[in-house]
Parts: sequence; structure tokens; C-alpha cells
Amino acid sequence: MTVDPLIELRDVNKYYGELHVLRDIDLTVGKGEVVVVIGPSGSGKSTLCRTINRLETIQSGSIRLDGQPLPDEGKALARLRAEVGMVFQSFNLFAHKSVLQNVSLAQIKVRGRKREEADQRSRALLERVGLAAHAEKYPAQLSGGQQQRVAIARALAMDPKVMLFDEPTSALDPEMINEVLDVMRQLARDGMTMVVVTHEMGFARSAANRVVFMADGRVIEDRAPEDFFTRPESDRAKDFLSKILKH
Ligand SMILES: Nc1ncnc2c1ncn2[C@@H]1O[C@H](COP(=O)(O)OP(=O)(O)OP(=O)(O)O)[C@@H](O)[C@H]1O
Repeated sequence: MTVDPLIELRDVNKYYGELHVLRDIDLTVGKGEVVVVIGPSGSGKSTLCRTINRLETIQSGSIRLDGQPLPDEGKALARLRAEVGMVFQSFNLFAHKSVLQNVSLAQIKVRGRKREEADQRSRALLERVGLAAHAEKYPAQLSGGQQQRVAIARALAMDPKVMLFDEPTSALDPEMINEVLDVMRQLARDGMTMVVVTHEMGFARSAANRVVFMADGRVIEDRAPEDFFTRPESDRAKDFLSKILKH
């Protein structure tokens, strides 16, 4: 099956000072694909995510979104950040604004929507993530899982072309992990293009089109989950899987 590419990384290299964190990365994410990135701590997974919406600069190589090189600054960069929705481990909601205001704010500021239109959209998205009844509450009145679902609704409100998730469930209590993963599974079924850094192997098995395994800043394997989990090719991946599957 040929997929229409949405994100294309070619020969990407990134350093933090002397530390070579991304090494010759070639990666294509097709429209509607769900790519789960896994690998040992420090292998560069977060950095990879952060380069895609230009939170990090790269030293060489190229990154294209929908055929266009990533912009460096100004309005084009703000537009890019809206088109590449990002959900982090911590939810970073505005504590003194209601859930509804949290979801509406960037729509008004970045997208230029009128408050009424933004709020209407926000309510529909809150419904989609199962939080319609909580629109008037403040973040501190919600559980971690609910706050993370607000963060997802906030990113979706910008009409992103792709959603990046960087360990979205790592800060959550175990009983809340599934409520967030279920929202992500639904997004995947709805055809959203997604890049997901996670330690949740069940999600990788069930929702990913491809698993990208990274180690030492390199993509070591990039394969369908059923192949990767049953027949990992590299010693690094075998070692990684045997460690995490023991837990
Ligand atoms: N801002 C930074 N400045 C300097 N070094 C950094 C910075 N951010 C990350 N690093 C280093 O870059 C390497 C890759 O980090 P990164 O967070 O991308 O890895 P990761 O695979 O996401 O790890 P984890 O699973 O632990 O989150 C690590 O050695 C990390 O210490």
C-alpha cells in the first residue's frame, strides 16, 4: 500500500552540544498513519517529536510537513504549531481558566475565531473526549486523566494535520491510563495521523500501523507491530522487549 506522505524526515541530525541525539534519521509518516515510537530512555524519542513541530532545531537534514519545509519563525511558525498538535506528559492547562476557556483560548488568539464559535467548537470537542459535563470546571477539579483529555481537545481545536503525543500517560495513575488511551484509539479510528511516544505496548500493538524502535539516536527498526513484537530483528530490540515484557 502506498501512503500519501504527511511528515518526511530526511537524514536528520541533531546535537545538544557534543551529544549527538538524532543520527541520520529517515522517517516518513503517511496521512492517516499511527506511528508509535518506542525505545530505551535517552534514545531520542522526545527530541524526535519536538523537532517535528519545531520546538527543537536540527543541525542537518530536512523535515517536511505536507510537502513544505518547516518554517523558522513568525506567523508561519505559529501556523505550523497549530497544524502539529502536541500533547505532552504534563498537561500544562491554565489553572485559572475553566476547561472551556482552556480549549477556546488558542482558537481565538491563533485561529482568530469569535468567542461564540470557538466555545461551540470546544463544547463539541469536550463531548468527543467525554468531558461535556465538565466544561465550566477548573483544571484542579479534574483528575489527571481528565486533564489530559482536555489537553487533547485543546490540540484538536486547532484542526491539526497531525497529533504528536509525547508519553501522554506517563504522569497518570494506572486507572486513568486507559481513559486517555481510549480517546487516542478513537482518534486513530477517525483517521487522525498520529506519532506517539509511549511505553504502553498494548497501545502500540493494537493501534499502531508501524512501530519505530529507536536506540542511541537512531531508528533501528520500523515495522508493522505484529512483526516487531513477534520477530524483532535487532539485538537492541530483543533486549528492550525482553526487559519491558518482564514487568
Ligand atoms: N535540552 C536538552 N539539553 C541537553 N541534552 C538534552 C536535552 N534534552 C534531551 N537531552 C538529552 O538528549 C538525549 C535524548 O533525550 P530524549 O528526551 O529525546 O530521549 P527519550 O528517548 O525521549 O528518553 P525518555 O524515554 O527517558 O523520555 C538524552 O541523553 C537527554 O539527556
